[in-house]
Amino acid sequence: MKEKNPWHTPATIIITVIGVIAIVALVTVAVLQNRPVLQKYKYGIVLDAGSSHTALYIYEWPAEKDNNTGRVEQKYSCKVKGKGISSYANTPEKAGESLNECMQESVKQVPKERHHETPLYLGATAGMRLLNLENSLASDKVFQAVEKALQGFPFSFQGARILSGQEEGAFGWVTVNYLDDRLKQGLETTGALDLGGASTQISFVSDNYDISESPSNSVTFRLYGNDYNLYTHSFLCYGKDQALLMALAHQTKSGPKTIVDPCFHPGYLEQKQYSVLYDSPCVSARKPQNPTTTFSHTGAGNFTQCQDVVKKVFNFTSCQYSRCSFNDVFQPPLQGTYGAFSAYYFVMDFLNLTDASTPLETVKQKLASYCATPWNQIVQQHPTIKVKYLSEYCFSGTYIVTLLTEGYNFTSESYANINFIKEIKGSDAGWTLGYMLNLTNMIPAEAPDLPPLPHAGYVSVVTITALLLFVLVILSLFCFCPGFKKQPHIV
Ligand SMILES: Nc1ncnc2c1ncn2[C@@H]1O[C@H](COP(=O)(O)OP(=O)(O)OP(=O)(O)O)[C@@H](O)[C@H]1O
Repeated sequence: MKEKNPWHTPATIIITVIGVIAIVALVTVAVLQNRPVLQKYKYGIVLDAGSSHTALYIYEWPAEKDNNTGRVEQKYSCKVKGKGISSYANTPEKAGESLNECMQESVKQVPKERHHETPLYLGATAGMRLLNLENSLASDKVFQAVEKALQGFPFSFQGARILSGQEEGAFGWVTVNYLDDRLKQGLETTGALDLGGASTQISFVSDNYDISESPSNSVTFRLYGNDYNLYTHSFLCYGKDQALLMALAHQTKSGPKTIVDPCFHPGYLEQKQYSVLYDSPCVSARKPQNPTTTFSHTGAGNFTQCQDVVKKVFNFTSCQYSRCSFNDVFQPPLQGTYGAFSAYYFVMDFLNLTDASTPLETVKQKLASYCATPWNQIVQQHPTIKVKYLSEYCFSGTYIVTLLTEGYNFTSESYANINFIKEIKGSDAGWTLGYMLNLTNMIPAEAPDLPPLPHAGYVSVVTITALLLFVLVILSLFCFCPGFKKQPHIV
């Protein structure tokens, strides 16, 4: 005898078909409605005209996000050949020309239809700050030449200007914390340590920072609904190139023919010109009376003695505040973790000292051993590295350790909170991204209203609800319709 299946009635078949169609339609609409559309991007270009060189960065972000709130990422970077724009003080038109190659590449990198709406900024840092102090006319001419060159490209040129040290520090801090997603999520922020060629910046949030003690070091931000009271200071002349000149100036006060420099390797020997050494405004006032034209710069390779020389470039004697770093500059107590970038990274990376787990004492020991290594051995071991960089790593490493510990008061314990970084999630650490985010208002003061569920969550909820409804309909039919409860027919 064949038993008739109670589900094989016209009513259940119709309900099932309608139910399945309804579920498929509901889920399809949910998926299509929320499907990410083919990504289109907007772009912004920033030129970092530093003291040692100029670098170009192109940033991109999703075009369809409201108020440009999509994540901004670095798409491309280009290192301009030659020195920084301040080195063209006597031939300003060459400063403009020097940018052509990287700019032409940017024209290819940014889609043509976006060219006219792509903002282009040039920000100059300590090299131009120094040139402006020394010879403001020459600095103006360099800017005129650079502006003329940049106006010749199809982007929306927004001007070239010198950033203040405070801006450089604050925008570096914004960059690091933006890339780490700390601002959006309202997490505790990371401090920013930036070591350039001519200046160095320290920026961090300290709960114990009383603004009234040193208002000039304070920058306040409201970002994503959170208030930040940032401490920042930029030390002009304390970038690693100018600090080296200051250290050399201390050793050549009397205008000697030879100096034996503990910050250079044993066996190092180079003839250097007094006129070149004392050309910078960071040291020009200290030029010896009647020096010879040149002096022999030889090395002794002694870390401890090098630290003594380096300490001389800082003034630790006067402090009119409750606490100072150096040179009578207020600094609140250090707090939290720090990202150290630019030359901090280049130097510590070369010396294999970027690992945050390396104790400060070990860093000093390794530096001592590196400095003591004979110069010819160093050259042999690193045939591909620029001789100028190579000869200066002993000084630079010693300067970094001294600046951090004696200057900023990092201890053996707090030194472990410093991370030496080049980039975060593919974007370089530096002031340029923070500068562009600020000028394009891409970080809202208030947290944007977000949809309560992400796309995947929304689709899942719709699908599960549709399935539950369907099961509910079937169950209610089964429970409440008399036809469903009938005993099976015996045919
Ligand atoms: N691979 C490297 N090894 C050692 N030093 C390097 C390396 N690359 C760059 N430098 C040096 O690091 C320093 C910092 O470079 P960076 O480009 O950050 O500074 P800058 O922007 O030119 O200076 P500033 O910000 O003071 O104007 C410069 O003195 C530069 O010459």
